[in-house]
Amino acid sequence: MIAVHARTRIKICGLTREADLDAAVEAGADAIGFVFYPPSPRHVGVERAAQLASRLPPFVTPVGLFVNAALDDVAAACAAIPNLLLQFHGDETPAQCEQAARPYLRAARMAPGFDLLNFARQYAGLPHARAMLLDAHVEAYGGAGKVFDWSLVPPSVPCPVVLSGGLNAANVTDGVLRLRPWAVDVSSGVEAAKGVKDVVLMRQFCDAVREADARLADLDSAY
Ligand SMILES: O=C(O)c1ccccc1N[C@@H]1O[C@H](COP(=O)(O)O)[C@@H](O)[C@H]1O
Repeated sequence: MIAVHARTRIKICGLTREADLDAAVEAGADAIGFVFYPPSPRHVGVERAAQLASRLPPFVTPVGLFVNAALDDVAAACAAIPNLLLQFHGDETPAQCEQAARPYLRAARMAPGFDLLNFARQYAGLPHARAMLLDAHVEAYGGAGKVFDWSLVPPSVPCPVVLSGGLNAANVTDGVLRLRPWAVDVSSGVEAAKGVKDVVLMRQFCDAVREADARLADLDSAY
């Protein structure tokens, strides 16, 4: 039996300001990302992220993004934000991702020749791996607003997929219809400036995801 499509989860990443966080939640975000990567223009310190995360209502998940961070830094963020979901976006090995003993999303940097299935296989069965987050391969590791070639995604990936990389209100409906990811993740596409979110763009983005969900539910229930 084919399950009827329910809804695609939405993560909005790179929040640095209270008003943006409140607006993201109001727009319909299921998860809010804090960038703990100092070179990023969206970087926030642990104390600041904890202040912001304390505003989140129940059932909205704070996510901590790390790029090749020391275990102590990851542990400090986990201690300050107890329900933090981790996102490893650098060159971490599976063993390093497991070290914090907390659930995590693993970023896969998509480019021609990258073997996603082989990469995902290294995380299969690991106790804390929760999803593959597919992003475009860029020098800066991420947050560059670059779309990757979605045809690089194999027809079935054996774990939940989070689609990211250059998403915005104009292309996310297509992405959801094509790849049926568990969730989508956006940063640049809903920004007025780096680290400053735009309320209207966040609303339009979430509405575009809901539009895709409605179309998938129609398709599925037609069978
Ligand atoms: O947001 C950043 O500054 C960032 C820095 C380093 C690694 C990842 C980063 N963000 C993540 O990148 C993807 C794609 O973002 P965008 O929508 O293309 O801007 C997303 O998963 C962010 O969480």
